[in-house]
Amino acid sequence: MARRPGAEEERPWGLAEHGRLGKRKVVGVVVLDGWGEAPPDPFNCIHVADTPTLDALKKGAPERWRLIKAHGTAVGLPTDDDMGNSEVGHNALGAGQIYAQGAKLVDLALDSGKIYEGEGFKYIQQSFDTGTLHLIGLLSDGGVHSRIDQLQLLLKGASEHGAKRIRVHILTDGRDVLDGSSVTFVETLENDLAKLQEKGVDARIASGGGRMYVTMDRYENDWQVVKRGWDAQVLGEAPHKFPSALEAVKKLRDDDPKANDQYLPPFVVVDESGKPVGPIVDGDAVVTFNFRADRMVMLAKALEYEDLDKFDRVRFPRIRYAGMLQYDGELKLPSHYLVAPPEIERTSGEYLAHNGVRTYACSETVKFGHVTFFWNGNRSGYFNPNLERYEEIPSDTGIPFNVQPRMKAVEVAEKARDAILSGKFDQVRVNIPNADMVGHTGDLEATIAGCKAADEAVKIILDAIEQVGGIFVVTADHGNAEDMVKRDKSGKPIRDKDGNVQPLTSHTLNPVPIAIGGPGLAPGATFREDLPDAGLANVAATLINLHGFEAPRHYEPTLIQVSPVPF
Ligand SMILES: O=C(O)[C@@H](CO)OP(=O)(O)O
Ligand SMILES: [Mn+2]
Ligand SMILES: [Mn+2]
Repeated sequence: MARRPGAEEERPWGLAEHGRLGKRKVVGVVVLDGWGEAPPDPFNCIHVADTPTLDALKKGAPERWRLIKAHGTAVGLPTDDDMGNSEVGHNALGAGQIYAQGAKLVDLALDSGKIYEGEGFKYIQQSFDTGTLHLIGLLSDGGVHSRIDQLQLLLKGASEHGAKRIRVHILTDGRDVLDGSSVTFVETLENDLAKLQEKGVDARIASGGGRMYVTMDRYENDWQVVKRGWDAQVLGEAPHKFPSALEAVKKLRDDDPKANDQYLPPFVVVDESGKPVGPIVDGDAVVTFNFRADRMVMLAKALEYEDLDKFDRVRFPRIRYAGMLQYDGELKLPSHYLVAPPEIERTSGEYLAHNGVRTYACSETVKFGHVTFFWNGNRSGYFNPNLERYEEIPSDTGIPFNVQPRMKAVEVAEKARDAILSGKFDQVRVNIPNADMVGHTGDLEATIAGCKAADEAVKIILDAIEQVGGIFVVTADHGNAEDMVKRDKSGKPIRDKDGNVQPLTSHTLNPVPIAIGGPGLAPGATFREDLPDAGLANVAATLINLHGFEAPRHYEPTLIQVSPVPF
């Protein structure tokens, strides 16, 4: 959404009181990660799972339960074919406005060619004469963290703007796209690089690994993941060495069933003498080409910070580094970037802090930044440390999430319960990760167990809200567990000749539910009926209302209406 520059400063922070909704009611906000709505079917794990709490919300009060959009243009993505994701989902939930998101901004900058005129590109360009340009990122067309077509354009553009030696360090996906698709993406990239070679550019893939095992950790859950990537990308060292990335991906997948696209072990590409073809050395330029922040922040720190005690980097090359975007607005990380990130301003969290609302937010590590950093418009830290408290429960590390599908759902809910009962907070906000994190493994049975645990967690929170006479809002950021199979155009699961289906590990295009209630909710408060196309961005105004304030005028409209109740 375009806004006048400078208009921000003029606007006051104080919010008018809501005529019909009172202040100081505790509002419990639950974001069920990856919890979409889809027709009942054996591959709808939410439907199959035992979820009495969520079922009761849906059936109990139809005027206080509805669906909202969580994908595509409703959350600022380029098209309505783009599935939702946590970054754009929580940004919209927290900000109350729809911003053109990273994916879209990068598209625009590449289309117009402006990317090559910006400070970030000019900065890395200084290395092109004598150094190598390294591109590190997720190789797929998932559109959640990156897109291969953007990488292709960047490769072409960089070579036209002087890059003579290019090395790509790939991270295979299998999470936003089907497992096994890495092979095709590597083929596509190798073709492109061969074309550049014909034009005299020395361009190759230099290293790789699966996104969940190499590089793309988040919220400092496990620095070893970043170290594995560093060793391959920077030092040129990995347990597996191959003459080409295509061979690497095929062989590693064939040799070990656990080495799927998400968890492929790190490898380096070597020349005939066994030397790595593309370690990162002094004088080189590096671009991390993911536009999404969470899973690039740790690598950005390793590439940019002179001092880092999280793992032994062995060598800290003097490079020129730029992110595709700036990933953290508060830390200004990285300091150079090719495309300016969306300026997500005046989020609900900031408004509420200015209006004295005390907030508690909690999740386990893998989603902790979702209800804090993403919710607050990709800002780390507090708006007002006297009014806010964020708590993180450590996630399991070193195991895929289908092994412990209950994750820390109950622990997070118990923290929320305690915060609600403490009387110290007005908003208590959590993210319950199971449907998403377990859904991404493609393991149906585990996902069903995860959804059940998530439902139990919601019950703990709703019971606490009941006890204090508060209000609850239960919603989700995008779909995942409600559809776990690859389908044909008509929606039927695709089966191979042996009758097997391929699990769908990705998010979906489905809408998500939102339910409101609790003893503190004004009896006349119901969902409006004039907003059939509402989406996640309409939630922030709703929350502000439930805290007893009118929402800012520039927010997407509230979902609720409050009619006077006759005596
Ligand atoms: O795990 C992630 O990084 C994404 C999928 O790529 O999921 P979410 O948006 O739910 O965090
Ligand atoms: Mn999510
Ligand atoms: Mn997810």
